[in-house]
Amino acid sequence: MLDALQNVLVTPAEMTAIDKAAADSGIDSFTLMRSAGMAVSAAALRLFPEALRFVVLCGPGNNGGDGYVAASALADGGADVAVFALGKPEALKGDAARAQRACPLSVQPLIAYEPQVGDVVIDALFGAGLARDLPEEAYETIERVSEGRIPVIAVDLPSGVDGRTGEVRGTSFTAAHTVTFMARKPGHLLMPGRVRCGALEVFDIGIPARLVSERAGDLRINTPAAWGSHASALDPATHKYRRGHLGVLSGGSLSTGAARLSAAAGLAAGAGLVTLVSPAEALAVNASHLTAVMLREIRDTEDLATWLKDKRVNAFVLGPGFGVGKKARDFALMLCDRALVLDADGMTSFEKARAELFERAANSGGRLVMTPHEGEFARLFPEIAADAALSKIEKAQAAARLSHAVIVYKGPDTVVAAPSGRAVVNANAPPSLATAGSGDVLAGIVGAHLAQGMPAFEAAAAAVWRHGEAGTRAGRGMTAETLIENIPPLP
Ligand SMILES: NC(=O)C1=CN([C@@H]2O[C@H](COP(=O)(O)OP(=O)(O)OC[C@H]3O[C@@H](n4cnc5c(N)ncnc54)[C@H](OP(=O)(O)O)[C@@H]3O)[C@@H](O)[C@H]2O)[C@H](O)CC1
Ligand SMILES: [K+]
Repeated sequence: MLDALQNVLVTPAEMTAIDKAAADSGIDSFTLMRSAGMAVSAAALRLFPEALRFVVLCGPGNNGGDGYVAASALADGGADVAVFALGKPEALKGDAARAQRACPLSVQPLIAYEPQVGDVVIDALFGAGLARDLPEEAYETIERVSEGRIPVIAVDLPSGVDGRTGEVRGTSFTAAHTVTFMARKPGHLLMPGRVRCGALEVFDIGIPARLVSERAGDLRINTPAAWGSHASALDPATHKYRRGHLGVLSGGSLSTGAARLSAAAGLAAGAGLVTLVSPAEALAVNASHLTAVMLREIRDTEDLATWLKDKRVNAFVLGPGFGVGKKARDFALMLCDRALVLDADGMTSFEKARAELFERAANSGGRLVMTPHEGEFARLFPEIAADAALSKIEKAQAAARLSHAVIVYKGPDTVVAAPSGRAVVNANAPPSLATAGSGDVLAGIVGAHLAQGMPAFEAAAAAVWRHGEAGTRAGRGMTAETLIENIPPLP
């Protein structure tokens, strides 16, 4: 894959514009289709040398065209190949029609395909052009292929996966391997599309990287390239006050653990100082569990105002175990002027008072990061959550615009979005990261980055990445505590 495009995510609509720009610049589109099909045949031979037969399923568009090229190349190489098509080959147009005409193999109707032991399916039914739920014949074929446990190589996307949203349109193949072209699409990273793709190969079919990056929007895969230039503020040699002072707000005596996890994570992630802010009744329990994290009693908004006179306390985490209600709202609105991670109960407290929070975020001049999982997102942004036409990325972007906050929309495919529309999709989180206390740890890492002066978007994206790396390092038996121990240094 091209290094320059490694982190770029291209929507199917942008890819169409890129194809057009390539054609306008004089690049022959049939040459691109030939490269695409050849890459698929090469992957098939490399990955399944023991296949008894390659079965190429071709659709009515250019994805099918790639399939005819692959079938021709496999047959040229001496493999046993069978081609089945959805729709009449005579109805194909343009490059796909040309690829079919050049293919020496006979074409049978899709419904005639009976899976056999030793088959490997090349799925070229639909790619970027999937526009609605799959037709009935495709359903039946996918069912037969799954029942027969036939391995599938998908061309561009497993048919049925929507390249823009990662949603499954009715049903889809589950591929062992997917070969896509030039750059990844959102559907390769967003769930459930991601797990339907199997291993993902990005093949350079020869469109100049410049044409791709010029037409790609503000969407990236979450790697250090997205925020690394802001990570120098986190040099561990810096004086502790210059690495910021993070305040984490604890709940009452029966729910203190979550805030302590955030505080410990904040310290481990590089905040210079961390203070756990506790109500009187939880002081004893908090004190008995803290060493490097400091403790301060704050009962009410008056106490908080007094503490806030110290301008060195520059970032806060409010939410984990805090309790839902007026106190959370009052505290959060006071902290919006600095840098605030609003998590868990902190967000839920604003379910009926969203406008006030969003207005404060718009006008405070501070940095606000909110970290909802799916349920919390639906509570804070019910209209956006209910809009079935939007992808998870588009939902996070809409929520960020509405709330004037950076949104970390959590899940196996966490999306971080800024009010400007800039967004990253995370891809390094192991499934084991969905463990109790994991979200509290993430909030603490975001808080540490904010305390160290990172802009909100970069602070959040870098935290999600470090959290994912920590999960991988901590391994399958992880707990929130081992997760904290495994937070890696910034790259
Ligand atoms: N630069 C590149 O990346 C290249 C990609 N190539 C390949 O081209 C496809 C995209 O091709 P496209 O023709 O745009 O789209 P598809 O082949 O995926 O499908 C479009 C046709 O399918 C019909 N359609 C869509 N959804 C359904 C459905 N649910 N049921 C039935 N038919 C459907 C659609 O018909 P409409 O009625 O909606 O117009 C089209 O006929 C990309 O994925 C790559 O594989 C190039 O080969 C090389 C360059
Ligand atoms: K496909």
